[in-house]
Amino acid sequence: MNNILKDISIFLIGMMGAGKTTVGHLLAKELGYSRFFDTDSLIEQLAKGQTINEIFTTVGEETFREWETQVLAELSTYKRTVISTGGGIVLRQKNWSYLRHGLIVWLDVSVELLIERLTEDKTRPLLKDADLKKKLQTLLEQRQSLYNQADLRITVQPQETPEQVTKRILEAIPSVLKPPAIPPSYFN
Ligand SMILES: Nc1ncnc2c1ncn2[C@@H]1O[C@H](COP(=O)(O)OP(=O)(O)O)[C@@H](O)[C@H]1O
Ligand SMILES: O=C(O)C1=C[C@@H](OP(=O)(O)O)[C@@H](O)[C@H](O)C1
Ligand SMILES: [Mg+2]
Repeated sequence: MNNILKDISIFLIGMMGAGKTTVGHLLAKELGYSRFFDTDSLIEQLAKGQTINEIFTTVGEETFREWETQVLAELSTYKRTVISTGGGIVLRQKNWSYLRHGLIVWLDVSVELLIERLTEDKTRPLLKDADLKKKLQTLLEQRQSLYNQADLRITVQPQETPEQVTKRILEAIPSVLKPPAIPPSYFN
């Protein structure tokens, strides 16, 4: 796998609760990549240890999105790295120019499954005080066509473990890597 990937980095995108952070760790390990980063964790560090909830409260979503772009810009220069992004990273056109530095994998998870995973979760500010189903449906409607611009779409099944999802990503990667250019010597 490493031969095929060369030193390409992988960016995981998808809705909140899709499993990007969980699977990203495993994927980096399986690929033998020593580096794994989660954009949200880096933003929390940048904000001197504030949680994402606190950041949304103190500086607001717009500043969070600005920091998200800054963090992504830096990460896009890294090779052989798995990067789990926040679900809203796809919203800014500028972010796509950074994501395109690597292979973009969309973890596609149904709203029903997202609800199961996020019902008890209090770490996502955009879901606070909201009708969970309605909010997730609205966000997915707004974002689906953006997620769809990924290089690879992995549709996660309800019973699939993070390990199984990781294995499916690894199996699917070769099909989306561009074939090597034909060497000039071929035409001589
Ligand atoms: N394949 C899976 N099967 C069951 N639970 C999962 C799976 N992937 C993630 N989870 C759980 O779902 C929740 C959200 O996962 P997380 O990795 O934080 O998603 P994201 O980073 O995409 O928001 C966590 O509680 C995590 O343990
Ligand atoms: O979808 C979003 O807009 C967000 C997703 C979150 O990350 P996860 O996708 O890892 O939950 C986090 O960046 C923030 O709460 C906003
Ligand atoms: Mg995450």
